[in-house]
Amino acid sequence: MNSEAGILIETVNFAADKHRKQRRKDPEETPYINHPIGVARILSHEGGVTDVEVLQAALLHDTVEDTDTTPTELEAKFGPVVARIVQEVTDDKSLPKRERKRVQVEHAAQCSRQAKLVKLADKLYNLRDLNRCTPVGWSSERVHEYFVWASEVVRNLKGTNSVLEEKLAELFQERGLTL
Ligand SMILES: Nc1nc2c(ncn2[C@@H]2O[C@H](COP(=O)(O)OP(=O)(O)O)[C@@H](OP(=O)(O)OP(=O)(O)O)[C@H]2O)c(=O)[nH]1
Ligand SMILES: [Mn+2]
Repeated sequence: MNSEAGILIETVNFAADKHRKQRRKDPEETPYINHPIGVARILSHEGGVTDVEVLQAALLHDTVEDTDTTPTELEAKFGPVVARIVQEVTDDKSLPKRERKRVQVEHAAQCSRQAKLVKLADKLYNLRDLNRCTPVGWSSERVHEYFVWASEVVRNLKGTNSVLEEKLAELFQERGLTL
């Protein structure tokens, strides 16, 4: 199956298998895979992105960070471009959380355009998810801090996709934040 449709089905199946034991932090414990699928959908249906490798990277974007998936495994199965984009959006989980968050802000500006697209859609999905419901154990202060930090990341992704950036700016504005 080498059609674009076949490639995307193979990719979403791989991601679903890797994330099969994970749940989101919402009270309903939504299956984690809803997030990467939603990020890819934001890119295709809102951002107008048709680059299949970007859509694949969106589907796979949390596999290396959050599952036993290795970059080598992604490269062998999906090729060097997809593997590289996923690497670019993968946080170093060995760093302390504060440092990891700081590094993400700085690193955002250095990313390729393809990785920036995935990062914009990831943030848009997560901020909408925070507006939908509060993760278990999160205070309203923690939710607000996530918005503040996300605005710092998105500021370093500007000039990549005007539709996604405008939708993000709107969410930040609702919280009294500017891009
Ligand atoms: N809003 C929301 N987020 C949830 C939920 N369940 C899991 N998450 C994930 O939690 C991460 C944000 O929580 P934090 O406490 O800031 O980060 P951490 O999990 O890495 O420690 C996001 O990771 P990420 O996708 O890797 O993105 P990023 O925040 O690292 O950029 C997001 O996908 C949920 O129910 N709502
Ligand atoms: Mn994510």
